[in-house]
Amino acid sequence: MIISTNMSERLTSAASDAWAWWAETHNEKDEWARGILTVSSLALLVIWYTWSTLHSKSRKPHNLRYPPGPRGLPLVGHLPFLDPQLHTYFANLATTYGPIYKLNLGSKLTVVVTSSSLAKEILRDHDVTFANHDVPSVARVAYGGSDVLWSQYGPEWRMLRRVCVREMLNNASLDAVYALRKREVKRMVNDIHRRTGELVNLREEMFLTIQNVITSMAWGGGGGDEERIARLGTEFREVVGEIIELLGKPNVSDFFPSLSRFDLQGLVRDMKVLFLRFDQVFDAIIEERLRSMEGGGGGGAECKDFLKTLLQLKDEGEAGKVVFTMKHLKALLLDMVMGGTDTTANALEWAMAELMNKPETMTKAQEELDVVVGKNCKVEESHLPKLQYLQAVVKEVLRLRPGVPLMVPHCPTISCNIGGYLIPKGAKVFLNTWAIHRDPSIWDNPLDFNPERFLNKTTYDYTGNDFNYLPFGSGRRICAGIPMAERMLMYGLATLLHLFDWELPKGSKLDLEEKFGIVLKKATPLIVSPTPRSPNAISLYF
Ligand code: HEM
Repeated sequence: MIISTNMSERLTSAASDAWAWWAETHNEKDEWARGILTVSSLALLVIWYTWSTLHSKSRKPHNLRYPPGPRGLPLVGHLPFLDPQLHTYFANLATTYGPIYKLNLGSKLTVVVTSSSLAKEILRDHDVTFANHDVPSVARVAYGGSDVLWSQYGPEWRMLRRVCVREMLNNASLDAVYALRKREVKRMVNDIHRRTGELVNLREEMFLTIQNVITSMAWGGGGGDEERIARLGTEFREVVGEIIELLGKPNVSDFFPSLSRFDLQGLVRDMKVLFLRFDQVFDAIIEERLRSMEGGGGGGAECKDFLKTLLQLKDEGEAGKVVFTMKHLKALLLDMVMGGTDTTANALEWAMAELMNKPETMTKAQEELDVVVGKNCKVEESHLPKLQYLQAVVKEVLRLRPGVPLMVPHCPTISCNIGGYLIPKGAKVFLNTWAIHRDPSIWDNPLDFNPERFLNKTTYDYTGNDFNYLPFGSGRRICAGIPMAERMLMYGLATLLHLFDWELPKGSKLDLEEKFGIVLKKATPLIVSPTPRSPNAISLYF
């Protein structure tokens, strides 16, 4: 305090000394100088005023106002008031502030959108402006953010997205790795069957199965020392689990970007350590494959997997275009595992929980399977398009429990007008799909789990063209893994329902509470007891 008082006194006295001569001029030369100074000062003032007005107009198109929102505290803004259940907290704030509102979270301006018409303005009318995701500090550590999820919209992202969709996540490429999905589903059936009459933690079972399905498709096609690859796979899964946990931690650097270089919580440092481990495991998996390819085994693969496809693409690129490097290869495979596992496994757990909560719905789905697949037969992916009721079940699960309830936050590259309000460049924009999917002006009895609402309707699909239903997002950054997610969800659910009946542990009550995270989870894991429905059908998996 003393220091600042002294300082201000010194500054005031220095300023008055400097300007004293202006008032005290007596000769002609000084008058002339004073005239020039006055005119230049006025000119500068006019220039400054014009510039700042124009500048603020370019930042604030049409002199728009920011959206309404709670005031918050100095410096930290609304941070201390946030509730961990962010999706419901944001939905409640919308009842006070309307379908678009702003919050200052630290120094970061955050905008929350809770209506389908505004989601459409953002994702369709201003799609290029909002084509970037808001990248958390820790995400930049992994391959410098050179992956599909976090890279900036531009040539690198376009190249990566093209490789993803053309080489891995389209129907033909997924057909080519069907044998690998079958192998993992068979493992799951055997594991569950072994535990008949016991309690099964379905969350763990689903997570492991989906992770195995994805890593199998990624590099499990065979070739090289299989035992070593399996060991590396286990280590890989452990590190990925830790990386996902770290990504979900709130980070001061993201709320106060100017402090990010200090990494106050040490999260970036932790991520660097984890990531180094991850990269070493990945290098070992790739080396093993390259060695077997050099040995003339063509990768020895009984089935072409994504690693083999991507190794063949590496270093390719047309003149003047971004070249697909080893860094991109690793980043893409990491995206598959990170983007696909938690989302799909949780959707499966929710599906089973909702069906157990409405046994008549589960019976309908099982009856359909008995007709389409046959009670004593094996579910194949070729049955999936004929399972109309099950498709409606999956759509309803993704409506009521959208996997990514606030989507991946988007970030406008220029300031723009959304719903008559200013969204400034660099703001973090959440789209609350969870709330849109429960909006009573769109959905009848929105809180009811009712697959019938999707039956015989062609309007709602996963393309993101209907802004009332956005489980996978919409526009340029729409989920790149929709065909894969759809297959894994349908195939997994069909198999679980066709082969087993499910019961809760005696005396327990089903808990459908939610727990917010980047991925929406059930607050408690689903613990259930399986009983085989048809021994003949199960024997086909041994
Ligand atoms: C039920 C399962 C899934 C759900 C609910 C889901 C949902 C989403 C959502 C909401 C986004 C963000 C869209 C946006 O920002 O506008 C997204 C992005 C993404 N998803 Fe998925 N996803 C699922 C499964 C998968 C799978 C299986 C994969 C790949 C194997 C995958 C890969 C990706 C990638 C790479 C992106 C980033 C796309 C980009 O930025 O261009 N997802 N997903």
